[in-house]
Amino acid sequence: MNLQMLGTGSAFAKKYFNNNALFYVGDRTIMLDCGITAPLSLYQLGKTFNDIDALLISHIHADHIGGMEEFAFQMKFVYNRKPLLFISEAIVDSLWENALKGGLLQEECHSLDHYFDIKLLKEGVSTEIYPGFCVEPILTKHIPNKSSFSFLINGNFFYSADMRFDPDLLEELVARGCETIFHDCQLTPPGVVHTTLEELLTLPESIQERIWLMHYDDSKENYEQEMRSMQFVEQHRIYSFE
Ligand SMILES: O=c1ccn([C@@H]2O[C@H](COP(=O)(O)O)[C@@H](O)[C@H]2O)c(=O)[nH]1
Ligand SMILES: [Zn+2]
Ligand SMILES: [Zn+2]
Repeated sequence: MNLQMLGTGSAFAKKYFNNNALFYVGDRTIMLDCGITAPLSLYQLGKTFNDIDALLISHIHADHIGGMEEFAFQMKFVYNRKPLLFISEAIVDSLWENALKGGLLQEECHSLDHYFDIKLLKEGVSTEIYPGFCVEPILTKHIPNKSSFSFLINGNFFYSADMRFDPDLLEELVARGCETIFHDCQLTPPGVVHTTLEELLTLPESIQERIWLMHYDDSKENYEQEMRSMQFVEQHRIYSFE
């Protein structure tokens, strides 16, 4: 499995695009989250929305779903194709009612399934999206009373959605065989709705060495020297994992 981040920035970052990812599995491309900056980032990589086979969504914040209106319109009216949309049942109605309906509602198109081939994911259940790419959504704490899902991929790769610090979960994942953790990281405290670098640095070395930091703000360069075993993920670089 190859992974290329469309962006590695926080919601307010200006040097980095929104924290969205492309997974390359065989000849398939799966996009994980589609934020405001996703169309421009794809363009800079020489790609279009037609290169995306499936979209997976973590939660409803604009840096994760703000590019979906353009994705939906382009697929329907430019490429005449319905992409797969993998999303947890807990957030699918809200995605339409509270985020996308205002822009996408029009004659003949009055629900999300006019634009996407929706596949519902169940919390804690691993679903094979394509051969070699299984996704288990894990409900993680972000904003109170707002569902947000992180993902365990192929049982050994954890991709945090935006989440508050949860050392017990990280320990449990490692005990289950998780080798790599892509974790959102607020460099400057307080974290409030995110995990801070300070918190991640309290983890045992055996966990820190698996962690790659993403969803960081524009001050990232000031922290590069402070890193011990954790590494920063770089946007647009291609990483390979088993
Ligand atoms: O209760 C809250 C809600 C939001 N924030 C700030 O907004 C951004 C939301 O975007 P994310 O994609 O979740 O990062 C968050 O980073 C906070 O900066 C907040 O502080 N408190
Ligand atoms: Zn975010
Ligand atoms: Zn968020």
